[in-house]
Amino acid sequence: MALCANHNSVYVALHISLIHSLFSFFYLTSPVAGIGSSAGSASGLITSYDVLYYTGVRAYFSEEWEKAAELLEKSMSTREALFRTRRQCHKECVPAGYDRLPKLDTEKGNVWDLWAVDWVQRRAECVRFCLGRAVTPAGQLPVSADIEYEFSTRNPYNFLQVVYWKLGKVQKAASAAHTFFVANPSHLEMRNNIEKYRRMEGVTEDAFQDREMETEKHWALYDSALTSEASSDWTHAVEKWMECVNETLRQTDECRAQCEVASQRLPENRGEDGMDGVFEKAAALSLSLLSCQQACVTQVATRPGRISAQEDFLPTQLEHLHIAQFKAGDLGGAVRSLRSLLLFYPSDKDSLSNLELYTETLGGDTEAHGTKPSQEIARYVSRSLQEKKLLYFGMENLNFNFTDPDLWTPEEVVPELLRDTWRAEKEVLNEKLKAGEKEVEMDDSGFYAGGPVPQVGVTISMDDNSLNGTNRVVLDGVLDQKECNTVLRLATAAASAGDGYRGRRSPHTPHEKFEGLTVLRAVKLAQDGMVNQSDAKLLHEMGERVRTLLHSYFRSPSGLHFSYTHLVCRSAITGDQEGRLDLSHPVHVDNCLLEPETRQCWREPPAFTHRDLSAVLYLNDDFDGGELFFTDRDAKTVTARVKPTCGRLVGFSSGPVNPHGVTAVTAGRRCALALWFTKEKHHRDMEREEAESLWAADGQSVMKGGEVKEEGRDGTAAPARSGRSGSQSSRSRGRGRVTGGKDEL
Ligand SMILES: O=C(O)CCC(=O)C(=O)O
Ligand SMILES: [Fe+3]
Repeated sequence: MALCANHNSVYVALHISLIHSLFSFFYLTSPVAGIGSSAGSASGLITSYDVLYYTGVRAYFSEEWEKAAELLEKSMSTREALFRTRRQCHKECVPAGYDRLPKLDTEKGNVWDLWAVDWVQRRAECVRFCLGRAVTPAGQLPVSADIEYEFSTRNPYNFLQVVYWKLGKVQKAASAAHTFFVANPSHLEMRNNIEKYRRMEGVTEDAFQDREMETEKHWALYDSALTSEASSDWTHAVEKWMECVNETLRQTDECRAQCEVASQRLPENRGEDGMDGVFEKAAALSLSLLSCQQACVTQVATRPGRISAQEDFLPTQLEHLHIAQFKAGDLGGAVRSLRSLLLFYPSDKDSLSNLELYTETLGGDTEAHGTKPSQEIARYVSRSLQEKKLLYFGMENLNFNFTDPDLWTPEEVVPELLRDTWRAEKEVLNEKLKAGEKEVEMDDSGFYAGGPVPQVGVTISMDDNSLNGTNRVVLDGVLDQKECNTVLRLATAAASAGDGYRGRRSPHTPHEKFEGLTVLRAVKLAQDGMVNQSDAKLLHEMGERVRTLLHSYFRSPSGLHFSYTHLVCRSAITGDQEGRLDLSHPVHVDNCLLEPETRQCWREPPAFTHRDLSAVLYLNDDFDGGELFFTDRDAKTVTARVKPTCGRLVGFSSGPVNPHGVTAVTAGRRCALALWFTKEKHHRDMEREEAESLWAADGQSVMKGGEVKEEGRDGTAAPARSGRSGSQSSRSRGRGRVTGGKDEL
């Protein structure tokens, strides 16, 4: 029975309508009928995994769970088998095949062009034979980018999680959920599901293994090396960094093999009907191949679920490695790794002086210690340089586009024209830095802090200047103590009512409990007599107050609509506070996904992209910690701090100029009303309108917004809705590449 209850409470993380619409965009390069019939082919040849996936998802939507599980699993194993076969064929045909090629029976050098054609032909024949043995013709066709994207974001596991759940296979469901979550760490519903799976009978710890671990092994090694470093376990760190370098090289080779053996498309306008002659076409195709191989650097250096690669991935590992070797007392190893690093950056001052230091420590004679750079790295660098030379030539002379994945590319390899552009960009950046030392962040929200504050007794305690940023404000006196007490009482009453005020572990930290109440929930609890009507109304009215104040202070160019309002209490879990280093709310930006490594903020789901203005109205100060702080885009440099207290309102534009977080609440309970506003009416919070219409139905008046109501409600009835979770969940879907927590649970 307990298991059943748990089952019912798992929130299914798939949002069918969205997936459905996404799915209608897929286009399959393999003909469905032909492949459909060969999908279960008796010949044992590898078929096309896109069709298997497609039919698996169709089965999912027809709720044929057994069939969906089988097809989805098969699509993944088929894809893996195809990749493995390609790697195998690549190995078979290069380099062994390369050596075995019989030379043309002509005088050396005379007909080198025929020699090259001969070489290409033989490799083609070898690969063709090799692949033909294992893969059906349709299985060799390129797969559409949409489906590849699905696989790269691990979405098949999102489907599988539901499918296994429906089949009652909780262990497998948990494993699919975990594997999906690794690449989508900001997917809140999946996080909730995982928590529930953990508590479920029949689910063991083994379920929480990443099923894709094999292809991402270098990240596990990378993280383990960093952990060893942090605990000064240098011997272990050396071991892990070495493994990580080797694994990175191996993954890169495997990725490159796919470029060569999988079919390559000619770049646009270079197709069969283009004006290009044979040589231009051949050049375009080989440039495509090289560019695909170079792109492997980016692919391997991108963590699952992230958009951006870790810059300088291999050199960074070598840097860590030589330091770890030095600390572990392996000086010879340190010199070898440093010399490997110098192949990337031959004139780097720090590396050269480190080399000097190591050499001196070794008594001057490093050669005697066999400290040449690693052969694999030397080969890697020289091959990459050759490829870049060809690619830049193509870029300069053959109208080919190439994005260099590396920072270490020496200037002399880059065409003069491009170098000039780069230099100009660098100079602008330097000028900027010199001018203010600090980048002036531009906010394109249209808000302009500094307007009047239209409420008696409210004062501006901190502005852009004292908060060290753009479009930020702290106002005091927005609530009086009595009002704070009323809302705190509401929070407590709702908590004991259990229902709407879901007390549970914080989504951001295991050391805190997190409770949240929306206006609609408060109204419903009031209707059920669980809380006072007037308290619920006050919660609603406070929102109006905040909207009026911020609309005026930020001189909003248009009306502000409520996007979401949430009374949130965070309580320290007693006895679980020792040595806490985490935050109550990790650094984040409210309307985009912050990537501190690149200082980029991606305005895409699962971020709440339509939010324009954020506000937090604090209710108490009888707790420890819990300070709100703003940071630079690096998510580290703190630019301002705000200590909560009753009636204090913080307002800020929700965009990338305002990364923020909350320090750990280490004792007591911190309550605040969090509000977000949008300039777009169609994104307004329908739940709030539902609450208002409930009051209206009861014949009660609702205090609505004052002067900012010029764009207010237009009399259209709020559409019926089944509750917040539906709309929330569809917005939360998508690629997860956020660092830091998200709000609103
Ligand atoms: O509670 C706070 O001070 C800030 C919370 C926050 O940043 C959020 O919920 O997005
Ligand atoms: Fe926030």
